[in-house]
Amino acid sequence: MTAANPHDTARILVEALPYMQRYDAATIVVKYGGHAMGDAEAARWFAQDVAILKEVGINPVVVHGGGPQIGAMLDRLGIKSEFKAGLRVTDQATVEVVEMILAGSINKNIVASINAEGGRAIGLSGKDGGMVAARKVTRSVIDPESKIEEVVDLGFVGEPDRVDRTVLDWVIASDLIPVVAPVASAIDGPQTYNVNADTFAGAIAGAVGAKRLLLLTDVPGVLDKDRNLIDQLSVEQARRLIADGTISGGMIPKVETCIYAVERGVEGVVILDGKTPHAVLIELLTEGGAGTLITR
Ligand SMILES: Nc1ncnc2c1ncn2[C@@H]1O[C@H](COP(=O)(O)OP(=O)(O)O)[C@@H](O)[C@H]1O
Ligand SMILES: CC(=O)N[C@@H](CCC(=O)OP(=O)(O)O)C(=O)O
Repeated sequence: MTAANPHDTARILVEALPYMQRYDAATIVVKYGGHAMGDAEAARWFAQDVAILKEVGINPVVVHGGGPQIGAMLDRLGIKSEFKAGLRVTDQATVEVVEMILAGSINKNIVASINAEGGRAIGLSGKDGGMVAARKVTRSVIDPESKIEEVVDLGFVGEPDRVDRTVLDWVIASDLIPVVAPVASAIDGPQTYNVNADTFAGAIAGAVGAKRLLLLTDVPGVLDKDRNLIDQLSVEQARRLIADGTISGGMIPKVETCIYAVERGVEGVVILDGKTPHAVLIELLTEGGAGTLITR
């Protein structure tokens, strides 16, 4: 690595200071998508960024996904899987794999990466301390052949019904960094529910009164029909782009989450590319933030 020009270093620090003051002791929810965690170098940048945030007095809460990694394991096990309205249809065999991958290997790998960068991370899932209770989700989709709208049963797919912030508050107030897997128990029993990680992150951000919510993915943000980045979207414009099909697949729960969070008072909800170097630090502590900002 070449030594940085001292003037550049000083400029960066001077630029970062007001942002550090603005976010001092604030809670920032960072959703780390399965597509963003693809390569080792990007995973290291992410872990460094999270550890540094805590070090400078900001409280990051990491919520992670792992859709591609769940898909790879289901393939290896010969379990077929399909998505409807951006959500994985989840039977009992699938939900067991989902929990194994999300709350098991992925969660612990992220914890270990943050710890390797000098942080102190603790892995949790929505089940721990009764943090998230989920209710079953149903969705309507338009059948591509008949064009008739039908209600689909997604199985054990849930959305947060209640969030109990007790455990998160304890962890946030300590020197630990919570890393949360998006699985939850049912509101009325021990059944495990698979919750889309974006939806889960939005519910956590709303419940803990996060100052910002960052959704890290593998595209620069929301793209228009010509694949150009849209740098700012109002809630109304976002709804229109979902309705006309410009926003599809996994981007639907992401944008819906942004709308949910903005409506609950979270300032600065951004979808950005988690594979660019130090995306989190640059977004929070410099003027060089990128991605799509969703506003009221
Ligand atoms: N308008 C859009 N702009 C950007 N990405 C879109 C859009 N519509 C659909 N997508 C898809 O959404 C994907 C991101 O969602 P997803 O695969 O669930 O990511 P993650 O694993 O990071 O949560 C993109 O890779 C892209 O294929
Ligand atoms: C219901 C549902 O679709 N759950 C997701 C949970 C993981 C996730 O959301 O991961 P990403 O953020 O990487 O997409 C799934 O099974 O893939």
